[in-house]
Amino acid sequence: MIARNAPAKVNLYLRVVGRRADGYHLLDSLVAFATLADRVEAETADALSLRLDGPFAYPLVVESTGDNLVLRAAQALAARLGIVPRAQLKLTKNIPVAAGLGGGSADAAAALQVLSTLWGADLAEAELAEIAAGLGADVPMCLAGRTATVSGIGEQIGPGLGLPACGLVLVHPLVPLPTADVFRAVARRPSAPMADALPMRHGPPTVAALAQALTIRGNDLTDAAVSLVPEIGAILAALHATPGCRYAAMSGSGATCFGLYEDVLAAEAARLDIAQTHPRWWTYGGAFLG
Ligand SMILES: C[C@@](CO)(OP(=O)(O)O)[C@H](O)COP(=O)(O)OP(=O)(O)OC[C@H]1O[C@@H](n2ccc(N)nc2=O)[C@H](O)[C@@H]1O
Ligand SMILES: Nc1ncnc2c1ncn2[C@@H]1O[C@H](COP(=O)(O)OP(=O)(O)O)[C@@H](O)[C@H]1O
Repeated sequence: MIARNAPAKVNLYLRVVGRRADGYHLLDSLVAFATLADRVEAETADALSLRLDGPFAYPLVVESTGDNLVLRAAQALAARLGIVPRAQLKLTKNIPVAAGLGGGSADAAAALQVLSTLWGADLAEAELAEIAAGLGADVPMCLAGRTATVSGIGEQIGPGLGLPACGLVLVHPLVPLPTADVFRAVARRPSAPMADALPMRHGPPTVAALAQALTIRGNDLTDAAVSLVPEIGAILAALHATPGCRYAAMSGSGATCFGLYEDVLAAEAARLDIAQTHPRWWTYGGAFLG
């Protein structure tokens, strides 16, 4: 059996900097990966099948036959290799769905990786990245799996950057918020290019320096997301009110919001605080992957 974690991505900042002729929005975003992860397992079998498990499996059961990104990844890889896709796959879904954490894209990237090993595919990194791009704009960044700025529609990935070893809290209202709805609701003009450099050029910055750079940039999708799910405003207020919160914002197109803390202990204390006062929200306390 071959297994791999599929980590959730967090957009530490997200700026909408333009629009493509086809209507897609051009982004400038800093992406990092969290200790929160789905898990993809693959075993040899006579046919292709997918079993779902974990706390967020149930909204996806209808997709276990065709549309699940894990199966689409398997089919795309097999087509590229010119083979019949044969594997028994298991997806343990720990990441909330349609939540701005890129769980589906992470699953697709992990599926490409485990199946490449299972099927003995000898593809160059660039070839796997090309298959990933065909599955979704966020899949190549999940395949790369490093903290980096991304541009274009997210498919252009910058060099690896270092983050401070800070604590991370994620909060989701358990209301799905489709990415397409948020982009449709974006009313503001694209942001101007940012002259300020990120504080990572000489290694990981302090949490305070990171927070300052994120504050100037923010997330340009926040107002649109709050107009669709007003509870996001309450989540941001709750995160800001926790002791030791150095920065809080929404990830991607929402509705998940994140808070940054000096360390994992401070993050866990904040998470508990929020879980006790808002028991209906999903909360997670952890860190970023190195
Ligand atoms: C916003 C981001 C930031 O990382 O993440 P999520 O919040 O989804 O996790 C991503 O760019 C999400 O990319 P991806 O997940 O591939 O988006 P899709 O589901 O393909 O997009 C759904 C729809 O949103 C609009 N869309 C999406 C991406 C983009 N850069 N501009 C757009 O205008 C398009 O109308 C598209 O048809
Ligand atoms: N394995 C998967 N995990 C999550 N979503 C999936 C998966 N396969 C297909 N999808 C579809 O992709 C959509 C986006 O899912 P997800 O990646 O969780 O969103 P986001 O990028 O906003 O966090 C879902 O609404 C769902 O319909």
